[in-house]
Amino acid sequence: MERITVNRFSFRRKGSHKKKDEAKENAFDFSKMTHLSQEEAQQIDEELFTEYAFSVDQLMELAGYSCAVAIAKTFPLEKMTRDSGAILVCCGPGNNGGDGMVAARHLKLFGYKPSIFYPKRPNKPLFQSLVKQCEGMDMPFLSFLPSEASLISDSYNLVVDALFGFSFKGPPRSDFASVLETLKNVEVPIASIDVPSGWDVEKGCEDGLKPELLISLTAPKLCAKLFNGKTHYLGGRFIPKSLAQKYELNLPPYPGTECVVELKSNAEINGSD
Ligand SMILES: NC(=O)C1=CN([C@@H]2O[C@H](COP(=O)(O)OP(=O)(O)OC[C@H]3O[C@@H](n4cnc5c(N)ncnc54)[C@H](OP(=O)(O)O)[C@@H]3O)[C@@H](O)[C@H]2O)[C@H](O)CC1
Ligand SMILES: [K+]
Repeated sequence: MERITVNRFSFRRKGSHKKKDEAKENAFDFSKMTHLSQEEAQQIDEELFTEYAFSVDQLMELAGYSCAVAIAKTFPLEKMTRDSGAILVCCGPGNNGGDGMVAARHLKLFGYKPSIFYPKRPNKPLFQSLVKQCEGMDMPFLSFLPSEASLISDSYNLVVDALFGFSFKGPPRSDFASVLETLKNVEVPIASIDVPSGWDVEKGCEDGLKPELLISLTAPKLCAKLFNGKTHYLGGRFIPKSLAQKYELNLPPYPGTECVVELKSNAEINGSD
């Protein structure tokens, strides 16, 4: 490794870190990547709060931020054609919905124009604050989701699906069944946070949503093996090494200081591309 010495300090020459990260990524065997069961995902989540004393809003901020970054990398603002970057963020009643509002806030700061659909709001300070932050940043909240998918496709460039994550147990109950049916018919791309909503966390859902982008948080869940969209990112760079070792998480390294790492598509992993 090339080193430069300035006074008594020694530095790696610029670029050598990048090359090392790229080499590590290239060496990663995606066919052996970890996919978590629903129970494992919930256990890791629980341990982060109990054993490592993280708070929900800390992790949600990192998770939501990484989703915003993955979305901006996949769907650049300058390529959006409808209403200078209008996007619709659909948020569910749990923490997946919270990630959605955090992502909306960061996307707004990146220059996008998010509108939020948040039909079932828990009566908890964390979620009330997230709503207030989004309202304070001039993001409109829809009072209902148009049942005609074409109205959504005409108005927005992208739908962010933050309805359900790793705690979803199907089938979807009545209040969200119609929302999911509408989203299945939209013609603009869908970006799903952690799990495509309505999918069984382990077994997926053959006739469910078909997102173009999936952002898996912490580690892909088992259903991600059935994801056939174009782009798959891993985000939520907050897992301590000891926890990763305990759960034997085998995941590609994040490049440098990035908060997301792109994963190979299943077609590439299975050699059918
Ligand atoms: N460690 C991490 O990776 C972190 C991930 N985060 C994000 O959190 C979600 C998981 O959040 P959680 O609150 O546990 O659960 P969900 O958001 O997936 O959903 C729970 C709510 O969904 C309701 N639900 C469940 N099944 C159904 C159904 N069939 N029909 C309708 N509604 C359903 C459930 O209602 P209950 O009445 O059953 O309680 C809940 O209201 C994870 O995926 C990440 O996105 C964290 O932000 C940070 C750490
Ligand atoms: K989701």
